[in-house]
Amino acid sequence: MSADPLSVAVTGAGGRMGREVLSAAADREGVAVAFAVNRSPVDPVAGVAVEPADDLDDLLASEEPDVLVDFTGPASAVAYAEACADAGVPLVTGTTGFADAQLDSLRAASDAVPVLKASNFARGVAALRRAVREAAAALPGYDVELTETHHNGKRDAPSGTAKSILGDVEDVRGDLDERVHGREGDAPRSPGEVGVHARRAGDVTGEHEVLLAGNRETLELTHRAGDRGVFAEGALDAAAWLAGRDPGWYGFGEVLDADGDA
Ligand SMILES: NC(=O)C1=CN([C@@H]2O[C@H](COP(=O)(O)OP(=O)(O)OC[C@H]3O[C@@H](n4cnc5c(N)ncnc54)[C@H](OP(=O)(O)O)[C@@H]3O)[C@@H](O)[C@H]2O)C=CC1
Ligand SMILES: O=C(O)C1=N[C@H](C(=O)O)C[C@H](O)C1
Repeated sequence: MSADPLSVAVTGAGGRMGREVLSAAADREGVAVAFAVNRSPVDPVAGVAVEPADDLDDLLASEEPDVLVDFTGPASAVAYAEACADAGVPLVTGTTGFADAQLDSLRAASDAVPVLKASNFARGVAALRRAVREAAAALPGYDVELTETHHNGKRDAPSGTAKSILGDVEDVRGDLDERVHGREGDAPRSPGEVGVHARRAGDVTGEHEVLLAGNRETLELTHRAGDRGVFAEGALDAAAWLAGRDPGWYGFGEVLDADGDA
């Protein structure tokens, strides 16, 4: 007898990522879409009718999905996390651009339900982050500059992934404690800086490059996402891993570690 499919609800269904998640869910065996919502009205996506986001509380109560996958904006992600906490539904969110207070609210929801937040669901980015940590540790004193490039519709800058990578670098290199966002005018580099550059152009899916430079050598580590399917697949992997877990705060690394154990 086959197991029940994983029942997934999707918010931000009309957005770039919401559409991609619905399309990946339609193609994935063992996954069924419980419902999809969007703030503004949109036509069905991947064969799924999209309901108004205002109906989320009722839909969570009536459909009882195993997990909700959210790619929207910070304010809505927090509101949806609170709705999930009230309804007892686990939440996977890939939304980025949270202010500190919003992150606190998101974490508060994880007292009631499992919450998995990741700034990037590409497996290659997880590998990039490990490589950057190793390189930063192996090259003390080297200058570090980070450049990210995204499509012209992206709202937050720098990207959530860039902030995660900066956190990694600062963890490993305690001497780097000043993020300098672009440079202009008389702006000589100081040793404690990490330069951060956010480019927005065309339809670039997402690129992150870390440059480590000493006086006689440079090392560049770069990840390029080929399409958004890579994020959607990772988010569904995370959803399958999170459903049924205890309340708590989880990351994508735990999903990948579990793969390694399998
Ligand atoms: N973690 C990861 O791997 C990835 C994360 N992201 C992040 O996901 C988020 C969404 O990205 P993307 O899909 O490109 O963005 P889009 O702008 O294309 O889509 C956002 C969707 O969320 C809805 N939305 C936005 N704000 C609200 C709100 N306040 N209330 C209700 N609905 C809202 C929009 O509805 P409406 O139609 O009404 O505008 C839209 O459908 C961003 O934070 C982005 O950085 C993106 C890619 C990968
Ligand atoms: O908005 C995007 O598109 C992306 N956002 C995420 C981020 O802010 O890091 C991940 C990915 O780079 C695409």
